[in-house]
Amino acid sequence: MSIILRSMLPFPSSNSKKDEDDDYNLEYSFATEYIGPPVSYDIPKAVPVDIGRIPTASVVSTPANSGNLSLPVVYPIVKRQSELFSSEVKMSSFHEPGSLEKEGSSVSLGFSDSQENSHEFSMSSDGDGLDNDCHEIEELSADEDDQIRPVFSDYDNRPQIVTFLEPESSSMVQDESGYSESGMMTQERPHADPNVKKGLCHRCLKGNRFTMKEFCIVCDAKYCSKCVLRVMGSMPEGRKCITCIGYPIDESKREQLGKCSKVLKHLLTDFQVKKAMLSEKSCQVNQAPYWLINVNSKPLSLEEAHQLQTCSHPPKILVSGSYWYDKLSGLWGKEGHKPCQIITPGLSLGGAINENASNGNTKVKFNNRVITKAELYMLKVARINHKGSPHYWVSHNGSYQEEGQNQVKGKIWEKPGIKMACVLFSLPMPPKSFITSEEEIGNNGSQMEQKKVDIKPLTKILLVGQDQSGISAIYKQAKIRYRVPFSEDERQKVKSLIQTKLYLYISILLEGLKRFEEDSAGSSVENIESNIYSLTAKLNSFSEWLLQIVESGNLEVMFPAATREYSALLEELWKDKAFQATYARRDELPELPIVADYFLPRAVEISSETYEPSDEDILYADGITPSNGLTSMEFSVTSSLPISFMEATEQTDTPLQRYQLIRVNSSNLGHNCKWLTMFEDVDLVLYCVDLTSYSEFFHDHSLNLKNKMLESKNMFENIVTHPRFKNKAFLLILNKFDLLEKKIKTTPLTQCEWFHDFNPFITNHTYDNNNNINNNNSNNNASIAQYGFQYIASKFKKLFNELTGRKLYVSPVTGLDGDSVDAALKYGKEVLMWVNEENKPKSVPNTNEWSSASTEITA
Ligand SMILES: Nc1nc2c(ncn2[C@@H]2O[C@H](COP(=O)(O)OP(=O)(O)OP(=O)(O)O)[C@@H](O)[C@H]2O)c(=O)[nH]1
Ligand SMILES: [Mg+2]
Repeated sequence: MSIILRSMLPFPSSNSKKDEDDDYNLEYSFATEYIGPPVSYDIPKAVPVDIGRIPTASVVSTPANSGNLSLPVVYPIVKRQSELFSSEVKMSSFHEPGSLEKEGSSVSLGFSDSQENSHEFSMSSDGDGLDNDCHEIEELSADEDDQIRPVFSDYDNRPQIVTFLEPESSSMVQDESGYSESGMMTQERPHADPNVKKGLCHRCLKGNRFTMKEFCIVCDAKYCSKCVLRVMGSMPEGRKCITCIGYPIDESKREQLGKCSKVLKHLLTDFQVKKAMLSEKSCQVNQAPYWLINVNSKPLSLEEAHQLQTCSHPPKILVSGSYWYDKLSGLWGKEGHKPCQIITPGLSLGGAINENASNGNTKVKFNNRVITKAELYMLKVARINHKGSPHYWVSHNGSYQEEGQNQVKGKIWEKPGIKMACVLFSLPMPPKSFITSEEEIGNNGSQMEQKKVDIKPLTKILLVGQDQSGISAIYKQAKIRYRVPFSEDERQKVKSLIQTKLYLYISILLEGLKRFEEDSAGSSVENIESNIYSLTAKLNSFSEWLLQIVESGNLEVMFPAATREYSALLEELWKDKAFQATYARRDELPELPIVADYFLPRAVEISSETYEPSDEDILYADGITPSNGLTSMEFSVTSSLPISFMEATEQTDTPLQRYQLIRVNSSNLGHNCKWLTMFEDVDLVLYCVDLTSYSEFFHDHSLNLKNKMLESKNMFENIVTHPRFKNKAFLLILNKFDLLEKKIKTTPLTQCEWFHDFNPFITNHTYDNNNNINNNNSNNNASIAQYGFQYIASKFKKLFNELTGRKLYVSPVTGLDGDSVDAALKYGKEVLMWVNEENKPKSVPNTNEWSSASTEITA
């Protein structure tokens, strides 16, 4: 059983006349029209609204007019706020039948302004009365239902993950030929109605061929300026009819991704255009089918495709086909053609470059590739010797040297006339940052070292843990520490994340405010108007509306897209006395995460359109992308790890080692970590556990209360016993040590049943009847946290030993502290060495504080 959903949200109001539609202020008329099936998103969309017309929202459950209609994918998910912190719960919630309302009922979510106009969009099983303000649901056959099982990875404003679909799932991106990886899906992308006469708008059927139109990048339907926003809604995947969301694009339009027509520029603000175009280019479903992209004759894996698209200088155009990639210089081109771009060098993709990759016949070679005529002309202009069939080793900054000669001859890109030559022969120039980079080549002919970097296999490190364990913090810390810059795309994503979370924190405070207001009204004889927790009517409406958005699970649909609309209001709220009084009592709101304290004081700045997150903001942000998908980065000791590290771990004549750190959230691994096989080639697993999770609980899908530490233990067991991970090197990272130091004072480890026998025999610490520690000597807090750490570590070590017969290495970490993360990664490298030598090293080098603390623990 499944549904068709039609909606026009939420403007114009149900009271407005039909013929007023087109006069409606288009800036806010992100109306959506959604007819029919297989899209991954299913909750009603909220829209930015005019600040002058503060909406109130309500979720109304009404009895269905016709029963027997199951709505497994359309209900707004009502969640506890604490669950909103868990994207794992969030993502699965969309699919859990258990989280849905009963059959045969309907839900509507609407706004009303000034009591006069009510803007309501509803979902009901009643198909009657379809108008611009409501969704209509129709029934489809059971067969169709199978086709529309939702894919929840591809909707930009909603939680996304790297999609690891069930083999039986039919919803999977498909290429134009109908082929799909693993034969996982058989859906066709929609096509525009061929019967619509050329020149007409596909919605209103008006206009002629001179009417300016915008097209859908999936079905190629064309829409006039009056219809385009109504059909495309808030464009979470760029210019797609709502019905085409979730589908791969028409490949012939790939080059037009991110380049919109004047129509949209006229209708939307610059900010909105930028956002829609960014989504269009970056959302996952619009990416070229990676398995159809060959680099140096090898098809890309998911991981490689991700790496390629998220590196600092990715290919501008990436469509399915064959490419060559010179890892040393970063030169990139289509198979059989001259180079078209210089991308980030050193990415570990594809095989070794082919001599004939660019089909050159000049006898001159760059990094093993015979260059093309155009490049030869470029050499001539640059007065670089091209006679005698030289073979040059060229680095990304243009330093070149002849094979067999340990002497850098100069830098190609700094030669006089080179720019003109490149323009003339349509050859790429490297980004400025490459030219000025002094990283590898230069002084002592270390070109060969660069070659070694390229040749030495990549050491892959998998960083994995339950949500909130801190894997993102560690990943980001490593980026900062090893000077791998955040790309513009990453910054934008984290900015979205921070702004969205800000509204979540605000909503938690508003909920607290309501409670304080009630308490205050109850305990006082004064009337409610003099209650210090009372907001003005306007702010109150905003508060009600925001709380509803959060409760219905639509926060990420609404924000950060709507941040601009509400920033003025947020500023007003922030300055409001009642709100400030609540903020002063934030310690009484346990739902408010600790990190909120970092962001809330700058609420006004963060909510503004011009806000740009600093590296520190990025580090503190909860997560790294709104999608919570897989992220990876590469670094090599050449430019990253401190010299002391190199001295401690590298023989001077050992080739330099490159590392890839892959961060994967538990929810990306699927039930029982079944997608772990995707990472079977990793060398080291860093399993991250939140040390403070021992006293934290959550409701699982069956609403059972579960302890987070035990959940982490379960996942650990799944990973270490996975057949393909049997002999892997493991390092357990016990994170948030700083928070443990504070928490253990008041909350004993015994709150977790696994730690029932924790008994810190430190004489001046005893637990009282309420299980609180009687702390007679505050100087010992650190040591009791140490003891707690050692105890937890030994529990995991024992477990690991029982399960695998091997020894587990453990390191305490404070994710927000760079030195601590650095030390843990160093230790990881040592672990790798020992495990590679033999599974149980006889003696353990004691190179740093953390590792010595760790290795002393006995199982
Ligand atoms: N005080 C403190 N906070 C931490 C530490 N590590 C992480 N955090 C915070 O804990 C929260 C969750 O951390 P994340 O890095 O997002 O953890 P995660 O949920 O495992 O990562 P994702 O799965 O990518 O979301 C963030 O607000 C971090 O700032 C730590 O060692 N100390
Ligand atoms: Mg998280």
